[in-house]
Amino acid sequence: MTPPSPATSAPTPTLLWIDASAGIAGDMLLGALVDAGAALDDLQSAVDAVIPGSVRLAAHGVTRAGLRATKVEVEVLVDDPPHRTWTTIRDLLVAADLAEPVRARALAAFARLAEAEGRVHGIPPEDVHFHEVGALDAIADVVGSCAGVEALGVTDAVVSPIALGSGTVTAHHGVLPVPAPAALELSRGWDVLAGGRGELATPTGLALATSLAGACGPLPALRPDRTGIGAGTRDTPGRANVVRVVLGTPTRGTTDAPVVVPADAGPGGTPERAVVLETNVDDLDPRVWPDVLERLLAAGAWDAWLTPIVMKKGRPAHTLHVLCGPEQATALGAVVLAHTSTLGLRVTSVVRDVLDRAWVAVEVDGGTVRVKVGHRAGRVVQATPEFGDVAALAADRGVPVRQVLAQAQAAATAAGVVQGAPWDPVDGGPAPA
Ligand SMILES: O=C([S-])c1cc(C(=O)S)c[n+]([C@@H]2O[C@H](COP(=O)(O)O)[C@@H](O)[C@H]2O)c1
Ligand code: NI
Repeated sequence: MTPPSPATSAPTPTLLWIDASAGIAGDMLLGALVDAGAALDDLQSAVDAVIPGSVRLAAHGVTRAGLRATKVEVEVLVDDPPHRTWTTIRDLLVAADLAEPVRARALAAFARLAEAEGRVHGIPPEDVHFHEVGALDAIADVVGSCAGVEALGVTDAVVSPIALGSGTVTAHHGVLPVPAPAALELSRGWDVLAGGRGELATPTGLALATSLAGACGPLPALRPDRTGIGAGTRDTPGRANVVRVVLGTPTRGTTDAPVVVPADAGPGGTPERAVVLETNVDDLDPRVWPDVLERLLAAGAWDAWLTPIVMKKGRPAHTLHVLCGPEQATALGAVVLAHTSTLGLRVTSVVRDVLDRAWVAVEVDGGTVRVKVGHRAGRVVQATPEFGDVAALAADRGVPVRQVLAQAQAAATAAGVVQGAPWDPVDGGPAPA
């Protein structure tokens, strides 16, 4: 047996901090993400997938209160109707050829806009007609920003306290007080900053920030890797009209906004906040379920599964369960609403206790099987041959699966990867005796 090749761990997480302390609008976030390195062509492709040939994105350097920033212009190339319904936009997003996480994030942002507009007008979200926030340029801001976040590999996001501004603004609805009604709805539950002149945070900017971010707070503990500054339209002296983004690897340094996790969270590991989404469904064509589960996993769910139940009136039905990070809950909820027949979901905050994981490769019968290692405190707790590798090798050699499974387990044991064995958590491999 060959020694295990160097262990590999999961891809490095990328934390995004959105600094909205001077306000936020969709085009400002777009500019910041492009400034941080997202390719404009990728953003344009995603927007074209939703509204083909309708807008052209262009980026150029500007200054705001003397600071350099990137301004993204959204040029509208076709006639735009005065309003567009939430259901129209939802259908466009569902039908578009988009990466699943981009679709899920864009659906989540527009779902929040629809909920907020619905509350403002006292109507169900399904009946909402968007005006400015449903226009082609707003769709481009949302889809482009979601594509930018994906292009930069963002796995989690935090938004700073958000400046809303003051005064009035004239929109399709007439003269509105600032914060505009939809903006105020969208800021509920998030930290905001008082003061500032004019409309500093628009509904689209707030919908994006509050659906992308899982938390609100100052710069979290991270190792900054990329930064970006996105300009708003106005250049206000004395206050740079910009959104800043900082992307980096999360670290364990202290911050003023620690993740609050109950003390009884788990048996000795690093507890992790998680969310479980659940809904009972009795009227979906059962042939659709595999697609729903696949979409949820492709959109970043940690797990998605069904349990058979008997509902009211004795109806056979299913409970859909989705386990995910808190920052993914809104986007994955939007996937559930878009792809099943449910009218709502239960959202439960949980704490999960997970082992640190790594991979080693072992040789079995001239082939390679990866072994997933769960380790804690310098000891192997689980060593599980990857079943897909085992099944493929068994099929290739024409031998029973259980035979390859036993060989892989034995090879892992021989390599010192066995429950209770020492594990080097830094270099990832059996620790030297
Ligand atoms: O489009 C709609 S329905 C709309 C609703 C509201 C309410 O607060 S209600 C406000 N606005 C204003 O439109 C412009 C553009 O908004 P973006 O988010 O697209 O930048 C802005 O001034 C909003 O306050 C529009
Ligand atoms: Ni409106």
